[in-house]
Amino acid sequence: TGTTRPQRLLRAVQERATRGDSESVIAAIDHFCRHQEWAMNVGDEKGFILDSVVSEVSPQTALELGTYCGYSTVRIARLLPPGGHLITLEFNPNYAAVARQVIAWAGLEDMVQVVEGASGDWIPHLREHFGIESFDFVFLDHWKELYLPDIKLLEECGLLRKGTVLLADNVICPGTPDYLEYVRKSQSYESHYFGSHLEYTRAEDGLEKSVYLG
Ligand SMILES: CNc1ncnc2c1ncn2[C@@H]1O[C@H](/C=C/CNC(=O)c2cc(-c3ccc(F)cc3)cc(O)c2O)[C@@H](O)[C@H]1O
Ligand SMILES: [Mg+2]
Repeated sequence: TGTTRPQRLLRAVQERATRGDSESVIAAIDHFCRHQEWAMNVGDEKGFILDSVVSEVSPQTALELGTYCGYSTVRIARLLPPGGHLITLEFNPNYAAVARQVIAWAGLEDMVQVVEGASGDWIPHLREHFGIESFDFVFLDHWKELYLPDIKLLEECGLLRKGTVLLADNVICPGTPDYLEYVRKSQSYESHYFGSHLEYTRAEDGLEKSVYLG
């Protein structure tokens, strides 16, 4: 049995990136995905949009659904303000193990908590377990059919506040039609679509930014 793609991606980081330099970790992953093996990271083009939204929100509390190898985790965590903290939920233990090492290589382990388990199981316990009142920012990038049920759960658990910013990856490809319809029609959200491309390809994709109005 050989290595998995996430393990090969981690090796590329350890061979090409400088420990403690988050920019070099991001560049190493983008290089690996462009020139060695495509992987479902948000990528550099959509990553630039993610960066701008995170910088605008400057969140003290951030949540990511679907860590995978930790690429977007690093992009978000490197832009958090002093005291800022990111919780990222990942239910595949092998992916979580790789992500922890990628995040550590970037020197961001103090700002990030990788929580192993299913989003639906963990969301109801985030307040009591991590002392979170509400989230300033949520990045959605896990199974596409779970975007809608999970934001409804976040609403029900009172983890969204007036002004919480949700940013969803892949709203075109692979697509999240039920989520998109909900946030665009609901009186509780102000939504905006950022057109871009599927990571490392020319296919259309984009991010949907939705502000919770309470
Ligand atoms: C059950 N709830 C959950 N709780 C926590 N983590 C969960 C999770 N579900 C899934 N996950 C994890 O999120 C990640 C899943 C992401 C799913 N993403 C995609 O399918 C995806 C797929 C594409 C894609 C696009 C075009 C194409 F041809 C092939 C793939 C592009 C993307 O940017 C994607 O994000 C994994 O790490 C998985 O273990
Ligand atoms: Mg994605």
